Amino acid sequence: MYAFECPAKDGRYNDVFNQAMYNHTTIVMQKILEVYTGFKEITEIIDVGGGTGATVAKIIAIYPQIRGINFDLPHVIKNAAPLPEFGKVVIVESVVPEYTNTGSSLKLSNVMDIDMVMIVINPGGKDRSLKEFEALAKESGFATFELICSAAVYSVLEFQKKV
Ligand SMILES: C[S@@+](CC[C@H](N)C(=O)[O-])C[C@H]1O[C@@H](n2cnc3c(N)ncnc32)[C@H](O)[C@@H]1O
Repeated sequence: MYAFECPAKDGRYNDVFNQAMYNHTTIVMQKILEVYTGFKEITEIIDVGGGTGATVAKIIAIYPQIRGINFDLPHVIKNAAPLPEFGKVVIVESVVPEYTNTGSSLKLSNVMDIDMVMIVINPGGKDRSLKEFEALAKESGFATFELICSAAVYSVLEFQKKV
């Protein structure tokens, strides 16, 4: 079973999992926002896999010009805002599905840490190198891809549709 389907079947687990994600993300985002300034010029964000909204909340607390939209599965988001029609920045956290099986190189330890968790808890989980993330970006129609900075065990990767 896909790991993120489990909370949908057990309300208590859903509550514990979502709270754990919220707490973890609150700590990590605090660190990321100390070093990453890429939200300065942004007016709208969509957080895909945003859980109960910790990431959006931390960002708009610092950048109040941003209209934040939190997107997740129904059992997580059932009491949240309606789905977005469009957005300028999409944050994807630990939910990128596996669909290729290319070789790996240029591994970043912080990307690997997160990937290792995803490999363990998800059938088809995959360790991705920076080059594979870049290929994923290009195949998905993004014009640019860049590793901006790292904080805690996370990296900020920017994907842009237009230069
Ligand atoms: C590792 S958790 C991160 C939670 C969130 N970032 C937070 O801070 O609370 C991954 C999240 O992705 C969501 N997710 C997984 N697959 C998804 C999908 N296909 N569409 C939307 N959300 C998804 C899960 O429900 C879960 O809330």
